[in-house]
Amino acid sequence: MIPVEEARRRILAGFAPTGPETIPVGQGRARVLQAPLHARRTQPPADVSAMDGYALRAGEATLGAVLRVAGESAAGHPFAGSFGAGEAVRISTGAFVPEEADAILLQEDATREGDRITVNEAPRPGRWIRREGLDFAEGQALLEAGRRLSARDVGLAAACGHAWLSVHRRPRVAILATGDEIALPGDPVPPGGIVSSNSFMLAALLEANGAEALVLPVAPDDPAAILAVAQGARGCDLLLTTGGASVGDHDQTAAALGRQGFKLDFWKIAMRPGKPLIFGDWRGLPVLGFPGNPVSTLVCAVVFLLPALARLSGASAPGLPVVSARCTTALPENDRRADHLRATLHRDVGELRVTPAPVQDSSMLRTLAESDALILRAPFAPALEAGAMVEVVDLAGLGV
Ligand SMILES: Nc1nc2c(c(=O)[nH]1)N[C@H]1C(S)=C(S)[C@@H](COP(=O)(O)OP(=O)(O)OC[C@H]3O[C@@H](n4cnc5c(N)ncnc54)[C@H](O)[C@@H]3O)O[C@H]1N2
Ligand code: MOO
Repeated sequence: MIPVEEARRRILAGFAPTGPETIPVGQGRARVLQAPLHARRTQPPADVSAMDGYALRAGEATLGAVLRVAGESAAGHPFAGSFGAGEAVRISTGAFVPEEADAILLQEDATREGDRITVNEAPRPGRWIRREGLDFAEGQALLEAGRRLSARDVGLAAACGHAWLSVHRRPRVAILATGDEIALPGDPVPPGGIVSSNSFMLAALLEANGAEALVLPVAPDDPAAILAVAQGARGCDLLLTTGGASVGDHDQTAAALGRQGFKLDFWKIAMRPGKPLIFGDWRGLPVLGFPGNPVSTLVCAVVFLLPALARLSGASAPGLPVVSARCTTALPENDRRADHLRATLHRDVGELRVTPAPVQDSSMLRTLAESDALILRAPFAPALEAGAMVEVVDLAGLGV
């Protein structure tokens, strides 16, 4: 059994970012930038008004002063002429400030009669003017390569003149569930059988993390059948298998792929759940073989698949979001496997508290669905009394 950290390192070493593709900016959310994004324009492109009112010279706009309105500057329609002493220009929000003006008088602070305005509150020089380039200037680097774009980033990319974005291609991941007992939801379940929750839990996790999931047909416990179905993963960036990872007579995923050049990197990690995880290379296609137990699959996906996906996606800084929380129950001493206890998080008087589920069996999907955290227990961690601080992975924050 190898330690979790070593397994993660070896898995990450097996992946490189996908190549670039060009997409319309409107489809950019959650995609990962392949190259830094530079501003193609300056915003605002000139000094503009932040308010509706009158552009004028602050020096002339003393309390009670009367100015003549010499014209108008509207958004998209700048004032074409020039204005002289004792004059002002009607201006709208976002419109260019005429050269002669150095302040905006708010419409609410003026009384207008015909083409005259009376100043009811003297503006300071520079008041309500957004300077040219306040937001960004042409050529500035605004978003770094490797950034997963938020809706706000998409807005910025569009604002700075990009109709198209160069992003990493979404990773394509095939999912192969194995086992004579496995049926797809809705299909007849064989005697003693079980429905493949793993395929759909993994597909959902992949979709939530920017990847495309391809759910392959279920393969029975037969090497030739496993091989045949696995061919469907060709062209993908990763093959995930579930089941058949352990030591039973029918656990034959690695052996089946081995008939066609599967090279095992490692098998078995000092973790619970998820011990019999397989990692290797099947003729250029990385393979992660998850244990059949659904909770084992989910925990392996959080600990290993998410970082691998980040690497594949070209995203920067893969890593588990770990927070500290106060554990409401006592915890026993841990053995040599790093443990991941399913637990619920809650806030109590501003403090994060976590409560482990009373039964930690790796087949229990209901407990898993009700849990929103994993308590991390290092190998040989000492027993803890109730109220001790523990490290916790926030599952809801990971979109899983
Ligand atoms: N003698 C030993 N037995 C086992 C060991 C061991 O070290 N020595 N390891 C145990 C651990 S830990 C795990 S985890 C499991 C994993 O075994 P496999 O990966 O070989 O999984 P299966 O035997 O195929 O299935 C286990 C369990 O999960 C159900 N399953 C399988 N696929 C799915 C699916 N797609 N969706 C939902 N549920 C699935 C399957 O029906 C079994 O109930 O091995 C222990 N045994
Ligand atoms: O490692 Mo198994 O995943 O303990 O149930």
